[in-house]
Amino acid sequence: MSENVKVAIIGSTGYGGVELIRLLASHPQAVVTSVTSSSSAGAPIAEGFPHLSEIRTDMLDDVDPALIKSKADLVFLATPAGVAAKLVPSLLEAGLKVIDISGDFRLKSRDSYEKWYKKEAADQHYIDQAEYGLSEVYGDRVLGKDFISNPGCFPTATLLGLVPAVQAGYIDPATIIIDAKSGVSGAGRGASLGTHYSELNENFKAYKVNKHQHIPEIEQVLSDVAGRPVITTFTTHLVPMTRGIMSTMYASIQGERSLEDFISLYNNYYEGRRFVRIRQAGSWPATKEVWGSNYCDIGFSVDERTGRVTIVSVIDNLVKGAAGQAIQNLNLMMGWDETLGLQFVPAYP
Ligand SMILES: NC(=O)C1=CN([C@@H]2O[C@H](COP(=O)(O)OP(=O)(O)OC[C@H]3O[C@@H](n4cnc5c(N)ncnc54)[C@H](OP(=O)(O)O)[C@@H]3O)[C@@H](O)[C@H]2O)C=CC1
Ligand SMILES: CC(=O)N[C@@H](CCC(=O)OP(=O)(O)O)C(=O)O
Repeated sequence: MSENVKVAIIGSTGYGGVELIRLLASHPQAVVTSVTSSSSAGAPIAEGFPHLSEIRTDMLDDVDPALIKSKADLVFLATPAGVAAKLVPSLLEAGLKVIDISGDFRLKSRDSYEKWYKKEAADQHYIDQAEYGLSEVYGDRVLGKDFISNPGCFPTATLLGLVPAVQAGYIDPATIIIDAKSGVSGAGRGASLGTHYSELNENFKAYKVNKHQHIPEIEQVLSDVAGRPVITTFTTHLVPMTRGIMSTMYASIQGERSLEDFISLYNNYYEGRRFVRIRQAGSWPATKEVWGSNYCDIGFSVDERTGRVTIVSVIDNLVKGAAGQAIQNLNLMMGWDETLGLQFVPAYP
Protein backbone atom coordinates (compact mmCIF):
# COMPACT_ATOMS: atom_id res chain seq x y z
CA MET A 1 0.00 0.00 0.00
CA SER A 2 1.29 3.47 -0.95
CA GLU A 3 2.11 6.23 1.52
CA ASN A 4 -0.31 8.95 2.56
CA VAL A 5 -1.06 11.54 -0.10
CA LYS A 6 -1.28 15.33 0.21
CA VAL A 7 -4.10 16.79 -1.84
CA ALA A 8 -5.19 20.22 -3.03
CA ILE A 9 -8.65 21.28 -4.16
CA ILE A 10 -9.20 23.83 -6.93
CA GLY A 11 -12.78 25.10 -6.79
CA SER A 12 -12.92 24.44 -3.06
CA THR A 13 -15.53 27.17 -2.54
CA GLY A 14 -18.14 25.45 -4.71
CA TYR A 15 -20.50 22.62 -3.82
CA GLY A 16 -18.30 19.88 -5.26
CA GLY A 17 -15.17 21.31 -3.60
CA VAL A 18 -16.78 21.75 -0.20
CA GLU A 19 -18.09 18.18 -0.41
CA LEU A 20 -14.53 17.00 -1.10
CA ILE A 21 -13.41 18.84 2.05
CA ARG A 22 -16.18 17.14 4.07
CA LEU A 23 -15.44 13.63 2.82
CA LEU A 24 -11.64 13.92 2.90
CA ALA A 25 -11.77 15.07 6.53
CA SER A 26 -12.30 11.44 7.51
CA HIS A 27 -10.05 9.80 4.90
CA PRO A 28 -7.30 7.86 6.68
CA GLN A 29 -4.62 8.28 3.98
CA ALA A 30 -5.32 11.60 2.26
CA VAL A 31 -4.78 14.99 3.82
CA VAL A 32 -6.00 18.26 2.31
CA THR A 33 -3.02 20.62 2.38
CA SER A 34 -4.31 23.36 0.08
CA VAL A 35 -7.74 24.77 -0.70
CA THR A 36 -7.74 27.37 -3.45
CA SER A 37 -9.93 30.14 -4.75
CA SER A 38 -9.70 32.24 -7.90
CA SER A 39 -11.80 35.00 -6.31
CA SER A 40 -11.08 35.07 -2.57
CA ALA A 41 -7.48 33.89 -2.03
CA GLY A 42 -6.09 35.02 1.32
CA ALA A 43 -9.42 34.72 3.16
CA PRO A 44 -9.98 31.96 5.71
CA ILE A 45 -12.05 29.20 4.11
CA ALA A 46 -14.26 29.02 7.24
CA GLU A 47 -15.21 32.68 6.74
CA GLY A 48 -17.40 31.83 3.77
CA PHE A 49 -18.28 28.38 5.14
CA PRO A 50 -18.99 28.64 8.88
CA HIS A 51 -19.83 24.92 8.97
CA LEU A 52 -16.05 24.41 8.62
CA SER A 53 -15.24 26.54 11.71
CA GLU A 54 -12.60 24.87 13.92
CA ILE A 55 -12.39 22.10 11.32
CA ARG A 56 -10.38 24.06 8.73
CA THR A 57 -8.47 27.05 10.01
CA ASP A 58 -6.42 27.64 6.83
CA MET A 59 -6.59 30.42 4.24
CA LEU A 60 -7.57 29.99 0.63
CA ASP A 61 -4.56 29.78 -1.69
CA ASP A 62 -4.19 31.28 -5.15
CA VAL A 63 -4.75 28.94 -8.08
CA ASP A 64 -1.02 28.71 -8.81
CA PRO A 65 0.37 25.35 -10.04
CA ALA A 66 3.84 25.97 -8.54
CA LEU A 67 2.37 26.87 -5.13
CA ILE A 68 0.02 23.87 -5.25
CA LYS A 69 2.92 21.58 -6.19
CA SER A 70 4.91 22.87 -3.20
CA LYS A 71 2.08 21.76 -0.91
CA ALA A 72 0.46 18.73 -2.53
CA ASP A 73 1.00 15.60 -4.64
CA LEU A 74 -2.45 15.45 -6.20
CA VAL A 75 -5.07 18.01 -7.11
CA PHE A 76 -8.84 17.73 -7.47
CA LEU A 77 -10.51 20.22 -9.80
CA ALA A 78 -14.15 21.07 -9.09
CA THR A 79 -14.43 24.02 -11.45
CA PRO A 80 -16.94 25.17 -14.07
CA ALA A 81 -16.72 23.79 -17.61
CA GLY A 82 -13.79 25.22 -19.55
CA VAL A 83 -11.52 25.92 -16.54
CA ALA A 84 -9.85 22.51 -16.22
CA ALA A 85 -9.22 22.40 -19.98
CA LYS A 86 -6.88 25.37 -19.51
CA LEU A 87 -5.41 24.52 -16.08
CA VAL A 88 -4.73 20.78 -16.29
CA PRO A 89 -1.72 20.95 -18.67
CA SER A 90 0.22 23.18 -16.24
CA LEU A 91 -0.77 21.02 -13.26
CA LEU A 92 0.42 17.83 -14.98
CA GLU A 93 3.59 19.56 -16.17
CA ALA A 94 4.24 20.62 -12.55
CA GLY A 95 4.25 16.91 -11.66
CA LEU A 96 0.88 16.77 -9.90
CA LYS A 97 -1.58 13.91 -10.24
CA VAL A 98 -4.99 15.22 -11.29
CA ILE A 99 -8.62 14.19 -10.74
CA ASP A 100 -10.98 16.46 -12.67
CA ILE A 101 -14.63 16.49 -11.61
CA SER A 102 -15.76 18.73 -14.48
CA GLY A 103 -16.78 17.54 -17.93
CA ASP A 104 -13.68 18.92 -19.68
CA PHE A 105 -11.90 15.61 -20.29
CA ARG A 106 -14.73 13.07 -20.38
CA LEU A 107 -15.50 13.19 -24.09
CA LYS A 108 -12.81 11.73 -26.31
CA SER A 109 -13.87 13.90 -29.25
CA ARG A 110 -13.04 17.61 -29.14
CA ASP A 111 -15.80 18.32 -31.67
CA SER A 112 -18.35 16.61 -29.48
CA TYR A 113 -17.23 18.61 -26.41
CA GLU A 114 -17.44 21.90 -28.31
CA LYS A 115 -20.86 21.02 -29.70
CA TRP A 116 -22.43 20.02 -26.36
CA TYR A 117 -20.56 22.24 -23.88
CA LYS A 118 -20.25 25.30 -26.15
CA LYS A 119 -16.70 25.87 -24.87
CA GLU A 120 -13.28 25.50 -26.38
CA ALA A 121 -12.09 21.91 -25.91
CA ALA A 122 -8.85 20.90 -24.22
CA ASP A 123 -5.81 19.88 -26.23
CA GLN A 124 -6.31 16.37 -27.68
CA HIS A 125 -2.99 15.26 -26.20
CA TYR A 126 -4.40 15.78 -22.68
CA ILE A 127 -7.84 14.38 -23.51
CA ASP A 128 -6.08 11.19 -24.64
CA GLN A 129 -4.21 11.00 -21.31
CA ALA A 130 -7.38 11.23 -19.19
CA GLU A 131 -8.75 7.94 -17.85
CA TYR A 132 -12.56 8.02 -17.50
CA GLY A 133 -13.18 6.92 -13.92
CA LEU A 134 -16.58 5.25 -13.82
CA SER A 135 -15.29 3.18 -10.93
CA GLU A 136 -17.42 0.02 -11.14
CA VAL A 137 -17.01 -0.23 -14.93
CA TYR A 138 -13.53 1.06 -15.71
CA GLY A 139 -11.93 0.98 -12.24
CA ASP A 140 -9.26 -1.52 -13.35
CA ARG A 141 -7.86 1.07 -15.77
CA VAL A 142 -7.42 3.72 -13.09
CA LEU A 143 -4.72 1.95 -11.04
CA GLY A 144 -1.40 3.79 -11.31
CA LYS A 145 -2.76 6.51 -13.62
CA ASP A 146 -1.86 10.18 -13.07
CA PHE A 147 -4.91 11.83 -14.59
CA ILE A 148 -8.54 10.83 -14.04
CA SER A 149 -11.64 12.39 -15.54
CA ASN A 150 -14.47 11.84 -13.08
CA PRO A 151 -17.86 10.99 -14.61
CA GLY A 152 -20.83 13.34 -14.56
CA CYS A 153 -23.58 12.95 -11.99
CA PHE A 154 -26.37 11.94 -14.40
CA PRO A 155 -24.06 9.59 -16.36
CA THR A 156 -23.00 7.86 -13.13
CA ALA A 157 -26.58 7.05 -12.06
CA THR A 158 -27.64 6.18 -15.61
CA LEU A 159 -24.66 4.10 -16.69
CA LEU A 160 -24.49 2.04 -13.50
CA GLY A 161 -28.14 1.24 -14.22
CA LEU A 162 -27.63 0.32 -17.88
CA VAL A 163 -24.13 -1.06 -18.47
CA PRO A 164 -24.65 -4.67 -17.25
CA ALA A 165 -27.83 -5.13 -19.32
CA VAL A 166 -26.33 -3.55 -22.46
CA GLN A 167 -23.07 -5.48 -22.17
CA ALA A 168 -24.89 -8.80 -21.67
CA GLY A 169 -27.33 -8.12 -24.52
CA TYR A 170 -30.35 -8.29 -22.19
CA ILE A 171 -31.78 -5.08 -23.69
CA ASP A 172 -31.80 -3.51 -27.15
CA PRO A 173 -29.63 -0.35 -26.78
CA ALA A 174 -31.52 1.37 -29.62
CA THR A 175 -34.70 1.41 -27.51
CA ILE A 176 -33.30 3.01 -24.36
CA ILE A 177 -35.13 6.04 -22.96
CA ILE A 178 -33.71 7.81 -19.90
CA ASP A 179 -35.81 10.02 -17.67
CA ALA A 180 -33.57 11.70 -15.08
CA LYS A 181 -34.27 13.98 -12.11
CA SER A 182 -31.82 16.04 -10.07
CA GLY A 183 -31.80 18.05 -6.88
CA VAL A 184 -30.77 21.67 -7.27
CA SER A 185 -27.24 21.36 -5.80
CA GLY A 186 -26.41 19.71 -9.13
CA ALA A 187 -26.46 23.20 -10.63
CA GLY A 188 -23.67 24.45 -8.36
CA ARG A 189 -23.55 27.28 -5.82
CA GLY A 190 -23.84 30.19 -8.21
CA ALA A 191 -27.23 31.91 -8.24
CA SER A 192 -29.31 31.73 -11.41
CA LEU A 193 -32.88 32.50 -12.36
CA GLY A 194 -33.78 28.83 -12.78
CA THR A 195 -32.53 27.84 -9.35
CA HIS A 196 -33.75 30.62 -7.08
CA TYR A 197 -36.36 29.74 -4.45
CA SER A 198 -39.54 31.09 -5.99
CA GLU A 199 -38.75 29.54 -9.38
CA LEU A 200 -38.01 26.18 -7.80
CA ASN A 201 -40.27 25.77 -4.79
CA GLU A 202 -43.47 23.76 -5.49
CA ASN A 203 -42.22 23.29 -9.04
CA PHE A 204 -40.97 20.41 -11.17
CA LYS A 205 -39.55 21.16 -14.58
CA ALA A 206 -37.80 19.57 -17.53
CA TYR A 207 -34.72 21.32 -18.91
CA LYS A 208 -32.09 20.99 -21.68
CA VAL A 209 -34.36 18.43 -23.42
CA ASN A 210 -32.29 16.65 -26.11
CA LYS A 211 -29.56 19.24 -25.52
CA HIS A 212 -27.99 18.08 -22.28
CA GLN A 213 -24.18 17.84 -22.22
CA HIS A 214 -24.38 14.42 -20.56
CA ILE A 215 -25.98 12.82 -23.65
CA PRO A 216 -22.67 12.27 -25.51
CA GLU A 217 -20.99 11.02 -22.31
CA ILE A 218 -23.71 8.40 -21.77
CA GLU A 219 -23.62 7.41 -25.44
CA GLN A 220 -19.81 7.15 -25.44
CA VAL A 221 -19.89 4.53 -22.67
CA LEU A 222 -22.95 2.63 -23.94
CA SER A 223 -21.34 2.44 -27.40
CA ASP A 224 -18.17 1.11 -25.82
CA VAL A 225 -19.90 -1.67 -23.88
CA ALA A 226 -22.35 -2.50 -26.70
CA GLY A 227 -19.52 -2.67 -29.24
CA ARG A 228 -21.48 -0.50 -31.69
CA PRO A 229 -22.76 3.09 -31.81
CA VAL A 230 -25.65 3.76 -29.42
CA ILE A 231 -27.82 6.86 -29.34
CA THR A 232 -30.35 7.57 -26.60
CA THR A 233 -33.22 9.79 -25.57
CA PHE A 234 -32.33 11.57 -22.32
CA THR A 235 -34.47 14.11 -20.48
CA THR A 236 -33.44 15.90 -17.30
CA HIS A 237 -35.76 17.41 -14.69
CA LEU A 238 -35.10 19.71 -11.76
CA VAL A 239 -36.70 18.66 -8.47
CA PRO A 240 -37.17 21.02 -5.49
CA MET A 241 -34.80 19.13 -3.21
CA THR A 242 -31.14 19.79 -2.37
CA ARG A 243 -29.35 16.52 -3.17
CA GLY A 244 -30.14 13.42 -5.15
CA ILE A 245 -30.49 12.03 -8.64
CA MET A 246 -32.99 9.46 -9.84
CA SER A 247 -32.54 8.04 -13.30
CA THR A 248 -35.46 5.96 -14.59
CA MET A 249 -34.63 3.96 -17.71
CA TYR A 250 -36.84 2.02 -20.10
CA ALA A 251 -35.72 -0.44 -22.79
CA SER A 252 -37.01 -3.40 -24.80
CA ILE A 253 -35.82 -6.76 -23.52
CA GLN A 254 -33.94 -9.06 -25.91
CA GLY A 255 -34.73 -12.78 -25.53
CA GLU A 256 -36.62 -14.35 -22.64
CA ARG A 257 -35.51 -12.50 -19.48
CA SER A 258 -37.34 -12.53 -16.18
CA LEU A 259 -37.01 -10.05 -13.34
CA GLU A 260 -34.91 -12.62 -11.49
CA ASP A 261 -32.57 -12.82 -14.53
CA PHE A 262 -31.96 -9.06 -14.34
CA ILE A 263 -31.39 -9.12 -10.58
CA SER A 264 -28.99 -12.03 -10.89
CA LEU A 265 -27.10 -10.41 -13.83
CA TYR A 266 -26.58 -7.19 -11.87
CA ASN A 267 -25.63 -8.98 -8.67
CA ASN A 268 -22.97 -10.87 -10.61
CA TYR A 269 -21.70 -7.79 -12.47
CA TYR A 270 -21.32 -5.78 -9.25
CA GLU A 271 -20.12 -8.64 -7.06
CA GLY A 272 -17.54 -7.33 -4.59
CA ARG A 273 -18.33 -3.68 -5.46
CA ARG A 274 -19.54 -2.25 -2.19
CA PHE A 275 -21.13 0.93 -3.50
CA VAL A 276 -23.71 -0.58 -5.83
CA ARG A 277 -26.70 -2.19 -4.12
CA ILE A 278 -29.17 -4.22 -6.16
CA ARG A 279 -32.73 -4.28 -4.85
CA GLN A 280 -34.84 -7.36 -4.51
CA ALA A 281 -38.04 -7.71 -6.58
CA GLY A 282 -40.63 -5.09 -5.62
CA SER A 283 -38.19 -2.78 -3.80
CA TRP A 284 -37.74 0.64 -5.44
CA PRO A 285 -34.84 2.89 -4.53
CA ALA A 286 -35.42 6.45 -3.33
CA THR A 287 -32.92 9.31 -3.23
CA LYS A 288 -33.18 9.57 0.57
CA GLU A 289 -31.89 6.02 0.89
CA VAL A 290 -28.49 7.09 -0.49
CA TRP A 291 -28.39 10.69 0.83
CA GLY A 292 -24.90 11.79 1.91
CA SER A 293 -23.41 8.41 0.91
CA ASN A 294 -21.43 6.94 -1.99
CA TYR A 295 -24.09 4.30 -2.74
CA CYS A 296 -25.90 3.77 -6.01
CA ASP A 297 -29.09 1.73 -5.48
CA ILE A 298 -30.75 0.04 -8.46
CA GLY A 299 -34.20 -1.60 -8.78
CA PHE A 300 -36.03 -3.28 -11.68
CA SER A 301 -39.42 -4.21 -13.05
CA VAL A 302 -40.00 -6.47 -16.05
CA ASP A 303 -43.27 -5.80 -17.85
CA GLU A 304 -44.35 -8.94 -19.70
CA ARG A 305 -47.16 -6.99 -21.39
CA THR A 306 -44.82 -4.59 -23.24
CA GLY A 307 -41.64 -6.66 -23.19
CA ARG A 308 -39.82 -3.76 -21.56
CA VAL A 309 -37.70 -3.44 -18.44
CA THR A 310 -37.82 -0.40 -16.15
CA ILE A 311 -34.59 0.30 -14.26
CA VAL A 312 -34.46 2.87 -11.45
CA SER A 313 -31.07 4.08 -10.22
CA VAL A 314 -30.43 6.62 -7.45
CA ILE A 315 -27.31 8.41 -6.18
CA ASP A 316 -26.38 11.49 -4.18
CA ASN A 317 -25.16 13.84 -6.93
CA LEU A 318 -22.50 15.42 -4.71
CA VAL A 319 -21.13 12.10 -3.41
CA LYS A 320 -21.31 9.19 -5.89
CA GLY A 321 -22.02 11.78 -8.62
CA ALA A 322 -18.98 13.95 -7.80
CA ALA A 323 -16.74 14.09 -4.69
CA GLY A 324 -17.35 10.52 -3.47
CA GLN A 325 -16.57 8.87 -6.78
CA ALA A 326 -13.56 11.19 -7.15
CA ILE A 327 -12.23 9.86 -3.83
CA GLN A 328 -13.07 6.31 -4.93
CA ASN A 329 -10.89 7.04 -7.98
CA LEU A 330 -8.14 8.40 -5.74
CA ASN A 331 -8.27 5.11 -3.80
CA LEU A 332 -8.17 3.05 -7.01
CA MET A 333 -5.32 5.16 -8.46
CA MET A 334 -3.27 4.63 -5.32
CA GLY A 335 -4.01 0.91 -5.07
CA TRP A 336 -5.95 1.36 -1.81
CA ASP A 337 -9.23 -0.29 -0.86
CA GLU A 338 -11.79 1.63 -2.94
CA THR A 339 -14.01 2.19 0.11
CA LEU A 340 -11.34 4.01 2.14
CA GLY A 341 -12.83 7.13 3.75
CA LEU A 342 -16.17 6.52 2.04
CA GLN A 343 -17.99 4.18 4.36
CA PHE A 344 -20.78 6.58 5.22
CA VAL A 345 -24.17 5.28 6.19
CA PRO A 346 -26.81 7.30 4.29
CA ALA A 347 -28.36 10.05 6.45
CA TYR A 348 -32.00 9.10 7.03
CA PRO A 349 -34.65 10.49 7.07
N1 LIG B 1 -22.81 19.97 -8.32
C1 LIG B 1 -22.83 18.71 -8.72
O1 LIG B 1 -23.68 17.90 -8.28
C2 LIG B 1 -21.83 18.21 -9.71
C3 LIG B 1 -20.96 19.05 -10.36
N2 LIG B 1 -20.10 18.55 -11.29
C4 LIG B 1 -19.16 19.43 -11.97
O2 LIG B 1 -18.16 19.82 -11.04
C5 LIG B 1 -17.73 21.15 -11.32
C6 LIG B 1 -17.96 22.01 -10.06
O3 LIG B 1 -19.34 22.01 -9.79
P1 LIG B 1 -19.95 22.75 -8.53
O4 LIG B 1 -19.08 22.56 -7.36
O5 LIG B 1 -21.35 22.34 -8.45
O6 LIG B 1 -19.86 24.27 -9.02
P2 LIG B 1 -19.87 25.60 -8.16
O7 LIG B 1 -20.35 26.66 -9.08
O8 LIG B 1 -20.59 25.38 -6.88
O9 LIG B 1 -18.33 25.84 -7.84
C7 LIG B 1 -17.36 26.04 -8.81
C8 LIG B 1 -16.15 26.66 -8.15
O10 LIG B 1 -15.13 26.84 -9.14
C9 LIG B 1 -14.36 27.97 -8.80
N3 LIG B 1 -13.94 28.67 -10.01
C10 LIG B 1 -14.70 29.39 -10.86
N4 LIG B 1 -13.96 29.87 -11.87
C11 LIG B 1 -12.69 29.47 -11.65
C12 LIG B 1 -11.46 29.66 -12.33
N5 LIG B 1 -11.41 30.37 -13.47
N6 LIG B 1 -10.36 29.10 -11.82
C13 LIG B 1 -10.40 28.38 -10.69
N7 LIG B 1 -11.54 28.16 -9.98
C14 LIG B 1 -12.68 28.71 -10.47
C15 LIG B 1 -15.27 28.87 -7.99
O11 LIG B 1 -14.60 29.26 -6.81
P3 LIG B 1 -13.70 30.58 -6.70
O12 LIG B 1 -14.46 31.69 -7.35
O13 LIG B 1 -13.54 30.71 -5.23
O14 LIG B 1 -12.45 30.22 -7.42
C16 LIG B 1 -16.46 28.02 -7.60
O15 LIG B 1 -16.62 27.95 -6.21
C17 LIG B 1 -18.54 21.62 -12.52
O16 LIG B 1 -17.81 21.39 -13.69
C18 LIG B 1 -19.76 20.72 -12.47
O17 LIG B 1 -20.36 20.62 -13.70
C19 LIG B 1 -20.00 17.21 -11.56
C20 LIG B 1 -20.83 16.33 -10.94
C21 LIG B 1 -21.84 16.76 -9.98
C1 LIG C 1 -29.37 20.30 -11.70
C2 LIG C 1 -28.35 20.70 -12.73
O1 LIG C 1 -28.41 21.78 -13.31
N1 LIG C 1 -27.41 19.82 -12.97
C3 LIG C 1 -26.37 20.08 -13.92
C4 LIG C 1 -25.32 19.02 -13.80
C5 LIG C 1 -24.01 19.66 -14.08
C6 LIG C 1 -22.87 18.78 -14.17
O2 LIG C 1 -22.67 17.86 -13.43
O3 LIG C 1 -22.15 19.12 -15.18
P1 LIG C 1 -20.92 18.40 -15.85
O4 LIG C 1 -21.08 16.97 -15.49
O5 LIG C 1 -21.11 18.64 -17.27
O6 LIG C 1 -19.72 18.93 -15.25
C7 LIG C 1 -26.90 20.10 -15.37
O7 LIG C 1 -27.91 19.47 -15.62
O8 LIG C 1 -26.24 20.71 -16.23
